[in-house]
Amino acid sequence: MKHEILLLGKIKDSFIAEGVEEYLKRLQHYTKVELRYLKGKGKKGALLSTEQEGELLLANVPANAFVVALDVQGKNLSSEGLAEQVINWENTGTRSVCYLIGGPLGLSPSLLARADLRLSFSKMTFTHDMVRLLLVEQLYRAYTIKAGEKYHK
Ligand SMILES: C[S@@+](CC[C@H](N)C(=O)[O-])C[C@H]1O[C@@H](n2cnc3c(N)ncnc32)[C@H](O)[C@@H]1O
Repeated sequence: MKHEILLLGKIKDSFIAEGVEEYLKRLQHYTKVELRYLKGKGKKGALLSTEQEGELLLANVPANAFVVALDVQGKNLSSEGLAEQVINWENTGTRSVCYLIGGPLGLSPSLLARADLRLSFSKMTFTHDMVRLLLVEQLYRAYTIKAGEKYHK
């Protein structure tokens, strides 16, 4: 199974980029996770509208992927719950899971409608970059829970 995270632009803060790299390295032991960078700006660096961002993200979702939209208003899962979801994906032969994180204005309604799961990390709003880091850390945690390892306490 492959996890693919679609990203709007590069990570701005080096401390977040380092954290993301660290968890990607650790995840290699368990699964494939790919970050795919999309150009999150229009002509002359103009910000894309929520709808334009949504279309760009949707156009890059692999066919038949299970789509997870990161959404403040989505479902709260425990880390054990995410580990169960990973097991369920594996048991049901899911080949690709695609994660979508919104830009400054959030995710478009059409994109939220396509999502198979709307996942919330809490009721607080995080930056796009912070959500990337939280996502790779929680995926790593899920795989260590699944493997019965000590990282998760
Ligand atoms: C800066 S936030 C956008 C804030 C925007 N006002 C909104 O309503 O979504 C950028 C993106 O990070 C993700 N995000 C932020 N906080 C989140 C949370 N608590 N749980 C899940 N995703 C979150 C969402 O994908 C969001 O579109």
